[in-house]
Amino acid sequence: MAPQAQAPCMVDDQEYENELVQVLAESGIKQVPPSFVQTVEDAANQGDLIPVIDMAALRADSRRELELAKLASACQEWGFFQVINHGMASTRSILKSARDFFELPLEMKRTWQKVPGQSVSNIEGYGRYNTSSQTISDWVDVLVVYTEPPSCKNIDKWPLQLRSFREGIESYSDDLKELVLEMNCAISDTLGLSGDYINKMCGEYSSALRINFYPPCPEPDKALGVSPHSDGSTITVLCEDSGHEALQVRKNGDWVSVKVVPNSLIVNIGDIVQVLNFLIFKALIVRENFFQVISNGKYKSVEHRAVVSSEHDRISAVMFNYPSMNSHVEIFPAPPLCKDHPALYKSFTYYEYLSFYLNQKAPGKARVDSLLI
Ligand SMILES: O=C(O)CCC(=O)C(=O)O
Ligand SMILES: [Fe+2]
Repeated sequence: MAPQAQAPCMVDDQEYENELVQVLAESGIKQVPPSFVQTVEDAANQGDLIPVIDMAALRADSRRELELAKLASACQEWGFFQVINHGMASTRSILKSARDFFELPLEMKRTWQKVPGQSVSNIEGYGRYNTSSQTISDWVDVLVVYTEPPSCKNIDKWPLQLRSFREGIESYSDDLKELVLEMNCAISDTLGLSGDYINKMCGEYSSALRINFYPPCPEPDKALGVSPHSDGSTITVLCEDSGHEALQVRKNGDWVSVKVVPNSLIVNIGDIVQVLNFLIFKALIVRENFFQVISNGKYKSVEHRAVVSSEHDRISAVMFNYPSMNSHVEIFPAPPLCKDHPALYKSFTYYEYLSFYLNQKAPGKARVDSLLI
C-alpha cells in the first residue's frame, strides 16, 4: 500500500502571514501557526443567560418603567444584554447574506480582499482581522462595510455580484438603525438624561457592519476567534444563530460564556456610552481595583472575546454604531452627570478616537482608558 500523504503539521508563520484563515483551516494543518497561539483561559460559567430585555415591554407605556430598570441593571452589571421581541424580520436575511458570501469560491471572495493593515480609510473589505495593536492573530476572516450614513457607504466595495447581498445588508441596516436609535433613547432615560441625549450628542447616525467567519480550528484551546477587547462603539448589536456558545464576556474578572436566546440580538455597551456616563464614578475610580468600581454601578464597555471550535464554523454579523465622524461633533461626559464629580474623560471627536482605536498598540480596555483626563 502506498504511504499516505502526511498533512503538514507545523505551519511556517512567514509563509502564511497574511493568508486567509479559511485557507489555513482548509489546508489540513493539525496545529495553529505560532502567530495564533495564546493562552485561552477557560470560561468560569458555561451558558449563563445574560439579561434579557423585552422590546415589547419597553414600547408599552404600562411596562416601560420596569423594563428600563432591568436595562439599567443590565448596563451596570453586565454591559451586555439580549433583546427579544425586536420585531426585525431582517435578521434572517443578514445571516443568509453573510453565509452566501463566505460560501463563495475563494477566488471570487478575493476580489474584495483588502490590503493588510487598518486605518479609518482602510477598514472595509474582506480578509484577516489584525489590528496593529495585536501581536497575536485571531482565528477569523471578516468582511467589513460602512453602512451609515449614506455618504460614507462605498457601494463599489460591496460584493454586488451576490444578488441578495445588497438587499440583505441594506434592509438589516435600515431596521437596525431604528432599533439602535430607540435603544439609545432608552439608555439615556436610564441615566436620567433627556431621551434624545445620546442621539443628539452623537450627531448623524453612523454604523459599520463586520461579518465574522470563524472556520473550524485544529487547536481551539490555543487560539481565539476574537481576542479580548471592548468595542469602540456607542452600542454594538450582534446577530448570530449558530446555537453555539462562542461569545464570552468578562464578569467580575471571569470569562462567562453567553447562551443566546434564539432570535434575539445581543447588545453591548461600547466605549462611547462608557465615556458619556463614566464620569459619575470618577471619585470612586481605583484603577487597580477596576471590578470593585464596576460593582459600584457604572455603565461600562465590557471586555469580550469569541472562542472557536474544531467541529464547526460560525458566523456572526456585528453592527458597530458610533457617533458621526464629522470634526464638529464632539463627544464628552454628559454635563448633567458632572454635577457632583468632575468629568473623567476628555472631549474628543470620533474620528480621532477611531484612528487611535485602529492604530495604537493598546489591547483590551487600554483604548478607552486613553481618554481619561
Ligand atoms: O462573534 C462574536 O461572538 C464576537 C465578535 C466581536 O466581538 C466583534 O466583532 O467585535
Ligand atoms: Fe466586539
